[in-house]
Amino acid sequence: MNSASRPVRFLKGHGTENDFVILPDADGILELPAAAVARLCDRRAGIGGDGLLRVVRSAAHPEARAMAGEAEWFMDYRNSDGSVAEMCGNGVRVFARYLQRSGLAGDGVLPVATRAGVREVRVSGEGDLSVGMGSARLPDGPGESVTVRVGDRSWPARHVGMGNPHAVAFVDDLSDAGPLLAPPVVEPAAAYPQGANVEFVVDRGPGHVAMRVHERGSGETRSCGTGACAVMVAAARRAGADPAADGQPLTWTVDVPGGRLLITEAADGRITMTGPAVIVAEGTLDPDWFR
Ligand SMILES: N[C@@H](CCC[C@H](N)C(=O)O)C(=O)O
Repeated sequence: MNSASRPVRFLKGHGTENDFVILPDADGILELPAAAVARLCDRRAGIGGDGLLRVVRSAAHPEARAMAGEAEWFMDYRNSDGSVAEMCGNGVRVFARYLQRSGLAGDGVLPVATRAGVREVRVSGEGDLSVGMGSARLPDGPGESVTVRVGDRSWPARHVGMGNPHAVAFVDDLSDAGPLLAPPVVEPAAAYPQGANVEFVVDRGPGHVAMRVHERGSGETRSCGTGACAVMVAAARRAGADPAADGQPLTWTVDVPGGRLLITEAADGRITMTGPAVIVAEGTLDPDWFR
């Protein structure tokens, strides 16, 4: 039950300009309906953000209790429209930065519970953070190839699961998809019963791509960590590289509008993402935000 009869602390942070409202709520007492999240993420009438990270002890959250033995903290991630998502790659770095800055975690490996399972974040001083992102899921058969459509243009795309759903389309130029004011249409819709994040990708050179993303529940953003991992895997396979077959890890550079992420896929399929995380502001919210 929300006990916000007093001001509620918040922070604001970003990872490659994918920005988040951070709400520390260790004991899980804040009520956080979708409408309150959307108001907080509103860039004109709220704090503004692509999403919200509620920082709650795993033991205090019904969706994370089973992970409490492995990870003390649960990243309760919400998109800016208030919807819930399984995982956020930039968010989990910012989440770890918040815990480090608050003295709730030290340098070293920090396990974080997410709806996609436990993710390990390597924290070291003020430097970039590396996250074990799990393995990509590349569905075989009819769901493997999909089509992404924006207005009267369409592209073939690859379905990649990174704990959350992605459709990765290679384009000639990043401007081809236009301003992305509405979600791209992904077909067949049955391939994505929960909706999709859509990445548009161009080659920049060997092991190097650039992308734009339209995020499910948030619109076009300046970066997406899970999206960059999905793009890396789709780009590597397209280039004929597969660490599982080659027995060699592979690192690709993925440029996003807000910066750069390095993505490594190991021979066992495990993916590591490395990038920055910054806390930019801190303040208090009137309890009315949660009513
Ligand atoms: N920006 C995130 C992904 C956030 C969730 C996504 N919009 C979804 O609904 O799956 C990232 O950095 O991975």
